[in-house]
Amino acid sequence: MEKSSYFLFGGTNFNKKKFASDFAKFKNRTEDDDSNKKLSFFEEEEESEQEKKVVSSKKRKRRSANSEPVEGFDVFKSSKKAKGKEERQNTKYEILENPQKELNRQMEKDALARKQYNIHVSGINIPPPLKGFAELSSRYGCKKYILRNLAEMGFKEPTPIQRQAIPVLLSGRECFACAPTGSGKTIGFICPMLMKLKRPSTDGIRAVILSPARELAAQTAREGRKLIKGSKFKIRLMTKPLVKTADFSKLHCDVLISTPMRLKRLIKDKKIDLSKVEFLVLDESDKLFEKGLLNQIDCVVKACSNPSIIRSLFSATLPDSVEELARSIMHDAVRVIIGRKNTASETVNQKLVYAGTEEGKILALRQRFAESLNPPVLIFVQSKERAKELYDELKCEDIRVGVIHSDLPPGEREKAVDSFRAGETWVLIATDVIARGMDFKGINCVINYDFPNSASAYIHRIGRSGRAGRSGEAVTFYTEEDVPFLRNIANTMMSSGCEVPSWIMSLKKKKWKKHTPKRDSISTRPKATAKNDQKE
Ligand SMILES: Nc1ncnc2c1ncn2[C@@H]1O[C@H](COP(=O)(O)OP(=O)(O)OP(=O)(O)O)[C@@H](O)[C@H]1O
Repeated sequence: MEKSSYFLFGGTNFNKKKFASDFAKFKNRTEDDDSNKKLSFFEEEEESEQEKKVVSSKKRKRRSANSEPVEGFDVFKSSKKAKGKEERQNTKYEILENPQKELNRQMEKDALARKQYNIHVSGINIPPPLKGFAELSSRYGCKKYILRNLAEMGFKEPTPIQRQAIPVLLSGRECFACAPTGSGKTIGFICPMLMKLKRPSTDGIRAVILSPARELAAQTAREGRKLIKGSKFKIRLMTKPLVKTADFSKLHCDVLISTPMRLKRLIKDKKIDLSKVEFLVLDESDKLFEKGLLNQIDCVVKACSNPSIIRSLFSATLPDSVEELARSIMHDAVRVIIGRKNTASETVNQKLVYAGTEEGKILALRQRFAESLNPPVLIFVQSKERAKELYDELKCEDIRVGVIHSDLPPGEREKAVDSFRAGETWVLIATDVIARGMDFKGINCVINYDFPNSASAYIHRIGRSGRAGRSGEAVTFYTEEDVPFLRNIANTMMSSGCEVPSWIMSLKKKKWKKHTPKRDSISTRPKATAKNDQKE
């Protein structure tokens, strides 16, 4: 018997050949992703211009038939008026005669476009959403290299958040934006930032992006570098070596991406000048506004003292408290919400699994893997200790498993992420350190081995799957200890279109403060064996 073709899970045999179809799916998906990237954006735009002409008359009919009210505008009334043929024929004359009418017509168009993409806005004088990336150049004079890079990245159409947040930021307005996980928020802030900066400069740091975790900061830097390819812009990631060696007064850095802690230290030591920063983005803003980080954020916000700075907040979850706090520091900000605030991605099929006890959980996991292991799979646990325990439990079972938590040195953390991205590990066990923002292509399943400690933790964790329009799956194990909080998760599941058993919906709602109960050890092996393993 060839050992490598079997996965051994505490008595259960895993036959690699038997699951060959599962692994093949994983492979195909990656190949599909790559082929998408090769599509030419310019070809697509030409096509869509022609298509536009054909469908425009259909659209007009559909629009006038649409009697539903649209946020901020009464479409029904205006559509009736717009019906008159003569009115349309004399557009030029009308603009001069009746600018208000023209303004109303434009507002109607904007409202319809927002309705189509489920964009909700508040604020005054909000610029219209983008029709397509081509408008970046026709409306805003975007440099060719950005359009070329967007095309090379395989992006044919802006996502809803990009359609609205990009024009808002380009019009010089501050913005707080809430859009589902995996909906392209990163490009939503990097693209307008680069366009507003116009050209590279050696005259100090001009834009700062704050991310709550190193891995996310590195990923944002990578995404940004793809967008500046062919230009001389410099995007710098605040790494430990950079902190130690760089002279920030001489460093060419247009955009600096950092975690708040590292930046705060440099500010306190007066080693960095942020007074020329024109753009400040707080990514995963609700996380950054949590108690532990608020102090550091405050320090960075103060150091970015340029009075004409444009600040923006982006996240998939935006609690009212954060909005309030944001309003107090922002000027005339536009609020952009895609879909409903604080909901999970609709492309993730979510399930709750009763595991009873800790022992039940490991059995349920093994059984799941025995039935079908369809990598990549991401498993979340509630603490680094539990991440280590689960890793020790699975690593001996001939399954390619990795682990990431805050106790690992930066190099090891990076390696864990890279191996998972490259498909070298199929299962990654993680704490919430990578629950936010991380974009692993094509994660098939997220398993909440430990029940999440809040609704927002749930939304971000399961949002590592079902990204950029792909479908995904999320399984949440629960034990007796978690039952009081089931209803909270069930509500989130329901509002993103998933079915929940009626008995769960009839449970009482419980206001939860961080739910991290003390759980029994995951390890099923005698302690002495586990200790010996560690010594080796
Ligand atoms: N216009 C687009 N068309 C297709 N794919 C896109 C587009 N914009 C971004 N993407 C891709 O969508 C994926 C998710 O994007 P991104 O990581 O920015 O999501 P996000 O909204 O920030 O998610 P999270 O809330 O989890 O941080 C990435 O792989 C990104 O490359």
